Amino acid sequence: MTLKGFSGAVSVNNPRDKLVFDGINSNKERSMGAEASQKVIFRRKPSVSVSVLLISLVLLQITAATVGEPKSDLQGKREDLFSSTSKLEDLVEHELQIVELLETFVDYTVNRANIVKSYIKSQKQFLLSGRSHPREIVGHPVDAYLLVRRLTADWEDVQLSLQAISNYSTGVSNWIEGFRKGTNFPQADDLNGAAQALVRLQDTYQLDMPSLAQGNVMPSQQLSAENEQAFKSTSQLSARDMLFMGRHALSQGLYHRAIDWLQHAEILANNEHNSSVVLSEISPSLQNAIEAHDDVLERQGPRGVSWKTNPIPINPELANSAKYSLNTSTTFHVKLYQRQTEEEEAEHFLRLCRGENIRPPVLTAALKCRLKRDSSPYLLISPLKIEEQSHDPYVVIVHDFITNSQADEIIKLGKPKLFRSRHRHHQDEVMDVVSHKRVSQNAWIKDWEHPLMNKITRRVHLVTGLKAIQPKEAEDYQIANYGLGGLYVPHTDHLMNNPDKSIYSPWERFVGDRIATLMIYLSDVDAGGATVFTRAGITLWPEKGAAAFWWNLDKSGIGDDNTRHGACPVLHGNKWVSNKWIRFNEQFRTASCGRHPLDKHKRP
Ligand SMILES: O=C(O)CCC(=O)C(=O)O
Ligand SMILES: [Fe+2]
Repeated sequence: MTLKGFSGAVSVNNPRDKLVFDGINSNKERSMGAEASQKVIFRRKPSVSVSVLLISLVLLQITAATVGEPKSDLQGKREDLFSSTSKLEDLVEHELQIVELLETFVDYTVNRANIVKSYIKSQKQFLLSGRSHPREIVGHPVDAYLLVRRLTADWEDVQLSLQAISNYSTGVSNWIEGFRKGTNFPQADDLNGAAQALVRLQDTYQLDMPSLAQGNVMPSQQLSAENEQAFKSTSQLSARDMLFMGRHALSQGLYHRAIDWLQHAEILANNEHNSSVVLSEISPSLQNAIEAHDDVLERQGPRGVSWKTNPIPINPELANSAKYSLNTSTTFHVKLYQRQTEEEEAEHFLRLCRGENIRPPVLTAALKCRLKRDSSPYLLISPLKIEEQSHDPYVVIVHDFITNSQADEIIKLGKPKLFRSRHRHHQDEVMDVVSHKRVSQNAWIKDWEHPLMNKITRRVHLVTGLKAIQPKEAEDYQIANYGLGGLYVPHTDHLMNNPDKSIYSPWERFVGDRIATLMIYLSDVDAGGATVFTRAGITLWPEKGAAAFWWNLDKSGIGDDNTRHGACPVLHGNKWVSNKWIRFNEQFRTASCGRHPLDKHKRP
């Protein structure tokens, strides 16, 4: 999608295409249009590159044989890492391995360098004798002897040390290179994805930016003494990081956030002891952001599908104009059970993600928690704990749907198979688009792959009364792990929305649309990561072992768009879910049809 109001066009929906960590300076950013279409660059200060260079030079020590050959665990195409916290976990282990090797290397190198140093020292000592002419030096038999010794026996040691450092260094550097290639190491798109995640989290949860930069991700009103420690990082962002975030915010059309990041980058650069970035690099970006902010606000207003600004311009002259003298703050109108514009939906999504209650009491007053034991003798001993979340659409949480150890077991089964999530392209219904609408990785598990999955399918049937054996009655289990700031923007789970059913595959037509969703939360999430229904105004908080259940189709098989829902960005912790999508056609004997075509299912 492009943003008008710039002299150039801004790609805001797919910024990763444009944002590259390539070490090139960004002089182009002086023009507003260029700012948006240019790459967002995380350039280190030269001193860092020099130290990196020095480290590589110093790396001279282990022989390849000492270090051994790295093992390759990467098959096929590279998948990004930021879209799954499970994949990021591996990085911690990988970095540890490299650092251990570097430590051994540095110790070894320092020992060898000390031999060279003592050679230098003994030569310097020699000069202290005060005899400056070579003739005088060699005139002393001890000094003459030592001169010869240094250049024979001692020299051998020096040479061996230099050789050893060089071999070791080549070995280490080859090993690390092999390791990087053999394992999935992060690349520029991961760095950009991670920066976008921070910008998204700050915007979604309205985090206080300076506090976020200090490593605190908890909104201050939710901070208590005991959770402060858990949500506080021991590390902080540098001024250069903030400049990077500012540029990302700008490329995502979050103009007011960009200004915030860049202003704080300036403050920090002024205060940083050994500043990570010079002010002259931040100021043009800040100037651009301010101009772009005011320009977009003037031409397009403060809110759109792909941009946000403050309600009034930054430039005081513009801000004083009559246009902004009225109270122009953007007010939010709750709009439930109706078609929402993209922008309205995005606003409902954000508010529900933050936990705002936007439903009137009339919708929530009749909701109950109940024990259900009537549908099977099994339930007499252990009834289902049902918490109604909404009557229309009918959404319930089944507490303790599975046990914690079963949830862990499912994660274990899915983990090795995780792949970047794809979704259908809504216009042409083409499957498999990697997208930024869904920052997660997923895996599929069949019922027969593990006895546990069969057992859970029987429980799905017990709880819902629906037949759920794959492939005809339901799909395989989809296991999803969200990434950094991982989210899934609002969508419906039913897929066959187009009245022209001939566009769907014969298999899809055979099994029918997704009549219902049963989604198991396989983990708790420390903060964020709720499932929210944008038209129905519902927020479901993840609870390990619980299942959310809702009907996507009414009794006649028509999709209910009031089930539009999405997954909020994960603010802290990890989020794992497993979806079981149950198909329509095989349910004709179990799911009753209604007298009226729009009758809705209401169970369990
Ligand atoms: O993870 C969530 O909370 C929702 C996931 C979802 O809607 C989906 O996978 O279709
Ligand atoms: Fe969904």
